Amino acid sequence: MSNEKGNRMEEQLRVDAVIDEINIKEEKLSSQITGLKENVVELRKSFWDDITVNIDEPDDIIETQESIKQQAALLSEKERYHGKIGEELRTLEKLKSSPYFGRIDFIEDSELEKEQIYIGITSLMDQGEEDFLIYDWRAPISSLYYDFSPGKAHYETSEGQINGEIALKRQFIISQGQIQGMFDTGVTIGDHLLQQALGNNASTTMKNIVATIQKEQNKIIRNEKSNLLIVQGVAGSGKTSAALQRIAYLLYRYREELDADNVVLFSPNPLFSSYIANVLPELGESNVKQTTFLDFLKVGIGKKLTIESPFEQMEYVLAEMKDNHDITRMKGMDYKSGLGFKQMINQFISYLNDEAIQFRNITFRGSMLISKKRISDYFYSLDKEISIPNKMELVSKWLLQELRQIQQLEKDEDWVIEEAELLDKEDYMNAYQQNEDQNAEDEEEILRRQVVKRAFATIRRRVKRLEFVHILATYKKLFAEWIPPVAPEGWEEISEQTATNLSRLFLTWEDATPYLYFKEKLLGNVHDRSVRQLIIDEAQDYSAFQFAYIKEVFPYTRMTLLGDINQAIYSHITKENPLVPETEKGSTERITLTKSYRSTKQIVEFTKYFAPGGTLIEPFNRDGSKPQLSILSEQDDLAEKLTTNIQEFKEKGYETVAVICKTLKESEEIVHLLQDKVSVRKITEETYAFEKGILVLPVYLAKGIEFDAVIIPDASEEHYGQESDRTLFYTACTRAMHELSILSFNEPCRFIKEVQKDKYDVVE
Ligand SMILES: Nc1ncnc2c1ncn2[C@@H]1O[C@H](COP(=O)(O)OP(=O)(O)OP(=O)(O)O)[C@@H](O)[C@H]1O
Repeated sequence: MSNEKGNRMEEQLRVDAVIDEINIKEEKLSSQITGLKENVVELRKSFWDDITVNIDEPDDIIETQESIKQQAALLSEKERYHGKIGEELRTLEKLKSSPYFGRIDFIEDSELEKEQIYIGITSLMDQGEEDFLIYDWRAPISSLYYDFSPGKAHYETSEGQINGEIALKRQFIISQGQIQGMFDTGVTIGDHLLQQALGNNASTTMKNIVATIQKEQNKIIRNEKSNLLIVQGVAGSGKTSAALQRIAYLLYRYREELDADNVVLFSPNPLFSSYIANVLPELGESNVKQTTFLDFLKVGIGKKLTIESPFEQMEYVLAEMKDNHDITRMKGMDYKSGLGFKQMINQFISYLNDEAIQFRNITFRGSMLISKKRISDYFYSLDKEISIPNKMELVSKWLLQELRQIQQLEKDEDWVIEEAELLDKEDYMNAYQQNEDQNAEDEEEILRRQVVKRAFATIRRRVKRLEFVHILATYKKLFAEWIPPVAPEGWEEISEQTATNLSRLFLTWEDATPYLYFKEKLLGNVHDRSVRQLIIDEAQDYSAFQFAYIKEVFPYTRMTLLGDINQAIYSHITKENPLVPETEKGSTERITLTKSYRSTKQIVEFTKYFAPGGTLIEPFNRDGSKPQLSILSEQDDLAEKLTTNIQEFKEKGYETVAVICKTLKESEEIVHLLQDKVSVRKITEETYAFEKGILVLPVYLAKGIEFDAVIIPDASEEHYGQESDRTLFYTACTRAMHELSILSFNEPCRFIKEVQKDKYDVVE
């Protein structure tokens, strides 16, 4: 028997032995869970049996409450334990199919024995709880697997660095308990496995990459030191993958103190959120809180104002670049995305500390209770040294007191007497009871007080929410009466336009963050203080203002920013983006990824010619066909060409084919053109789930996602004729994993002309 065969048999025996252990463990847990389930059901049924309800005396009430609390705590503890075992069982089920993917033999310096370390998605101990049969990929020792080839190696532990030598590094493909492939690897984690992983069809949900994490990606995943970690990675370099495995790593590494609830992920669009939703559960972790920045802002701004989405802004900008008639909006967009505008708002706020904050009258049943003038006088009588939000709190307290006095007087009004008569039986009973207890007032009086209290409840609630401050009217003054000490060119027009939008209760995307920033400077912010880790994907799409705001909102939160300046499609607002090295300040770590894994070598070699930043881009060595450029003439039928193209891709076995357009308008036209010929799915801002098939979408909604084949339906100079279209065109082309087909009516765009001719095939 050859050595290789012998090794494989030996390894299979070990896999079998580990699966036996898993079975035993599974049985034990299953019997525990059955017992526990019965227990929980029983406890739920008999919940009230063990509680003595006695509400005769105040002491008895307290005792009853305590007893209910204890019983509920017991139940929820059991339920939690039940859930935990359920999760463990699910993980064991996964392990049974593929217990591990890697092995290293490590000899620690000063030790004689070689240790065999098998690495999988989670750890498993033998029955005696003495030895690890499988090490979690996130354990300190597992980093050897990702960082070193056979030879001298080391890893970090809490006790310091451990040095030694790797004698063997082996990879496995195991499925349904059988070794399908096994490779001893050298420098990088095998091409074999990566080739296999990347050569498959695109899936509608992202997969985890734990078996093939590359050394430079591992640096991102295991980074613990930096408060701000910035990752600049070329298209398809695994930024999103690294971000998700990093979350899994952090949840493991800090499991005592970090919970999935303490981690927030800002993603570029709802489709992307569903695309990545499976990775963490696949790794046995709960999903973290995910939101788009737009949704995050909506919560703070409230429903009264309509907020333009970044996508709507994008559509506007693209149309604008063609017609070029609204220079004011473009100038405003540019100015409001920078830190200069933030400074202007700060100056305006200092001014507001002396005068001009707008308040609302507090009225009730059509008559004035407290005038805005009185509120303003009270506010401006307070010490200037106290911060504005603190003063607002003081005003709120004062108003509540005033309201209490008004309530007292209100109870003798006619309407109260009338409404008191209409109260229901229960209210009468309560009033009677209170009267008995207090023996002070008559029932009538109590009922009237109750009527007034209820009627005032809404006002009190609104006062507590500081709704007496008219934020919008105050913000409008920034663009109307107030004269800023320093203003950009064209400020007068910008102000006028902004004021008009605000009067229509409309916030453009460039105004949304500044408005919320302003609001919180006046009222204080109530953001979730428990967020310990914030991950921002596609960070190149955030403006300097937006990023500065995020940093203020989460002052103690560690952040990971991942992005690609080459894909900065919002370049009209993102010039001072945090991914650009010059804007970086403070203690920040920066990691650059230059290798692209998504697309075939041929596609990367093509797209790298027009990559906007001129960054170094290395393709992963996976072969495919060259991109295809079809030049169409006016006589050609676009619908027919597209259908043939789609058909060809389908015949090749590709399941996700994306027709990527520049704008939503273009994608609507394409859908219209194709709908009678092939079944297509139009993707919009509101699409929340990603399914296989023929998808038609604008490029900004394709961000972060990948498809087997991509078709660009119109890459003509007429359509992509501006330098500012470069990032859009690059982003669209780099979504392709296996095939890229570009159609152009007549002259192709300038970006294609930059590519060396032998890097693509031309079909006339
Ligand atoms: N180490 C790896 N092992 C296996 N697959 C990988 C690895 N790194 C990246 N990939 C694959 O490459 C593709 C691109 O990864 P990902 O989407 O994370 O890149 P990205 O840098 O976020 O891309 P983009 O910025 O273009 O959206 C995915 O299919 C991912 O699974």
